[in-house]
Amino acid sequence: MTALIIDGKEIAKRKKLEISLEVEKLKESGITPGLAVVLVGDNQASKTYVRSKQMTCKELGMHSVLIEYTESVAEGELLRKIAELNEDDSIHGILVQLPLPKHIREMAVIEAISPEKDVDGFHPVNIGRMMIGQEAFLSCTPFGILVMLKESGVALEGKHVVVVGRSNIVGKPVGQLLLNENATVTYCHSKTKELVKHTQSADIIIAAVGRTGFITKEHVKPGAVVIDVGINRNEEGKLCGDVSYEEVKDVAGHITPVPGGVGPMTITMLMYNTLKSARNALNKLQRTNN
Ligand SMILES: NC(=O)C1=CN([C@@H]2O[C@H](COP(=O)(O)OP(=O)(O)OC[C@H]3O[C@@H](n4cnc5c(N)ncnc54)[C@H](OP(=O)(O)O)[C@@H]3O)[C@@H](O)[C@H]2O)C=CC1
Ligand SMILES: Nc1nc(=O)c2c([nH]1)NC[C@@H]1CN(c3ccc(C(=O)N[C@@H](CCC(=O)O)C(=O)O)cc3)C=[N+]21
Repeated sequence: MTALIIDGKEIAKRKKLEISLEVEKLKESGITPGLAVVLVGDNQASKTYVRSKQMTCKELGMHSVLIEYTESVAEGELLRKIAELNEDDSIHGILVQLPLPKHIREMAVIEAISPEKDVDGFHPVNIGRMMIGQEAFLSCTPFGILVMLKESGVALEGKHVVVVGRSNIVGKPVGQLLLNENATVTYCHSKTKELVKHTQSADIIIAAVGRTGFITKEHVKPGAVVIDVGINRNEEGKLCGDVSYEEVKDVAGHITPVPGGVGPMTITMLMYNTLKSARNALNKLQRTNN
């Protein structure tokens, strides 16, 4: 048996079409969704992601601006720029590409972004709102994973989800989001004992470890759904996931590839969040005009 491939690129394409139609409608009401991307330093991977985000904005009819700084930029300067973008009515989403240089406090930067423009869903206010089931911007990667699972007809209620990884931007929020969908969630991390025992009991494995080929067929119960979040480069510079795809695909029921899996969904949900923020801005405008 070989697993069904969850084609993130294809699902992303469908979602992007839906978003572009909504963007058109919003433009008729006089608002063009705008995304500001802040890039610090010249990390090659970050540059590639940022370019891809901008291209997608263009493709969907959105407005985008790129603000670039050298590696040595002072934290204060970054914070001032964010304050300015918070006040800019043409900007509905602000994204500061991570990671940032060590002399800049990542949390201070994230907290400086207005929660209303936090389309990454990284601000403590949005994280907190998501945790208690309130309306919030959902972090793009977890949100993308949720949409992929739903679009593939994978039931979540009562299912055992094992998340490997507990970062604030992937592991923790994806577990919380799936808990909100009534899954039973286990988090594993570098201090977890007998990891294989946990993953073998999973109906759904979310691999967000950051190590090439970390999840092997021994980790996977036959028929389980395997979501590969990893974006790693091997020695030859090839893009690799956290899952040993070739062997796991013969055991799993569903699997996501890398590239073409979670990555394209992440960017798509960023566009969705920016559209949503622009819609919120229009509603606010209409309320004050009435
Ligand atoms: N597709 C996409 O859109 C995105 C992909 N990514 C990719 O996803 C991967 C994970 O990213 P991110 O969450 O930011 O990474 P982090 O490095 O922040 O977190 C990695 C997590 O894996 C855990 N871990 C490390 N080693 C082991 C081990 N041996 N056993 C069990 N757990 C372990 C760590 O545990 P501990 O907490 O104990 O240290 C940590 O919680 C990366 O490859 C990244 O590039 C990231 C964002 C978006
Ligand atoms: N503030 C912030 N927000 C982020 O969302 C954010 C970030 N910082 N820092 C880095 C990570 C990583 N990330 C990816 C997004 C898309 C792909 C993606 O589209 N990948 C393609 C391949 C791209 C390629 O070929 O290089 C794929 O998997 O098919 C990958 C990774 C967002 N991140």
